[in-house]
Amino acid sequence: MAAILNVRNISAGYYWEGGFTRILENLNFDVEKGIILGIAGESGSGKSTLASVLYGSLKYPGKIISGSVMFDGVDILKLKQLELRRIRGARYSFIPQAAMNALNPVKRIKFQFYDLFMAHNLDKSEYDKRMLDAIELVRLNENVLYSYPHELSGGMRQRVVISMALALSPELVLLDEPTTGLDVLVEHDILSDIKRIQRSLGITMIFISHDLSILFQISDEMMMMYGGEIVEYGSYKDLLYETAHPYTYLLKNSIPVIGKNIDRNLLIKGTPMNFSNKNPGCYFLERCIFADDECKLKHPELQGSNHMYRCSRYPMWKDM
Ligand SMILES: Nc1ncnc2c1ncn2[C@@H]1O[C@H](COP(=O)(O)OP(=O)(O)OP(=O)(O)O)[C@@H](O)[C@H]1O
Repeated sequence: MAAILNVRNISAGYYWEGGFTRILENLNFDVEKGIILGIAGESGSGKSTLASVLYGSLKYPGKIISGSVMFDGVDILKLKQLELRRIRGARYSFIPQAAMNALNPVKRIKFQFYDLFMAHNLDKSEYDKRMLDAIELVRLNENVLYSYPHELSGGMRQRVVISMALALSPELVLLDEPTTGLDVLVEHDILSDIKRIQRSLGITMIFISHDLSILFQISDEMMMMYGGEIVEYGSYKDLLYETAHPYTYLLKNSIPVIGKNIDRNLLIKGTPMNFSNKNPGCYFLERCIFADDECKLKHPELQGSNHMYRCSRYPMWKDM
């Protein structure tokens, strides 16, 4: 199948008083058309930095050092602001973290849709139909259009944000932690809606979350990040049933299952990686229960073709 996004050799980081810290390290991956790619990793693993890079919106002190993000054959990192604006929202949408709190508090929802349409020079005669279709997609009642954001629940505001991201029929939607902060039932409903919409419209989605259980429910392909690198990539079935990286394995074991005790020996200990003090070996070394001496000395390469993993102890660790 053809890819809608080709990410090549992306390295990026942040300036600070003491210099520059590299966060993302030489990322390479493709996003096939019509799938949901789930990107997972704990807080601080570089997911939001990657989201900004993929949308061409990383701002100072952030800096992309190398690489390209080809959207349908065009490198969005090389586009001028005007060209980028034409694509954004219309062909490629981004729902950033906490987007539901970023709705304009003093404008009714209807006029926030209008602002979006105006920014994309949509013909006025199309405004109402587009808006009503978008609202219907996320199963909201027309009344929300006449509301201010503070009059809506968190779940409704998030649905509004999703409907705005879909209103101009984009081909690709990037969602960064779209259900964080919502209660479990609302979260479940919104996830089912996202999947239904994605399937019925054939949109490609990149869904970023720290919650592996959500990603197993929603993704076709999955990518695990640790320390700003890809440590495992494959179909959700590969990651669920043929887990190749200890980080994925340990995170998977920390998902609560009713009627099953969590094995405390398998909980991930220690703290997330310090980006300004990377060790020469495997970045996951200090928290890995399967590591040996080789892991201290040599930084593992990403191996495999469809199912990729960055672990020199695979498959041996499976027998430990
Ligand atoms: N504006 C910034 N300036 C300096 N460092 C930053 C900035 N934004 C993020 N970082 C650093 O980059 C690293 C990755 O952060 P990022 O927000 O991308 O991770 P994340 O996986 O999305 O985490 P979270 O889910 O908590 O947002 C962290 O060490 C963070 O401190």
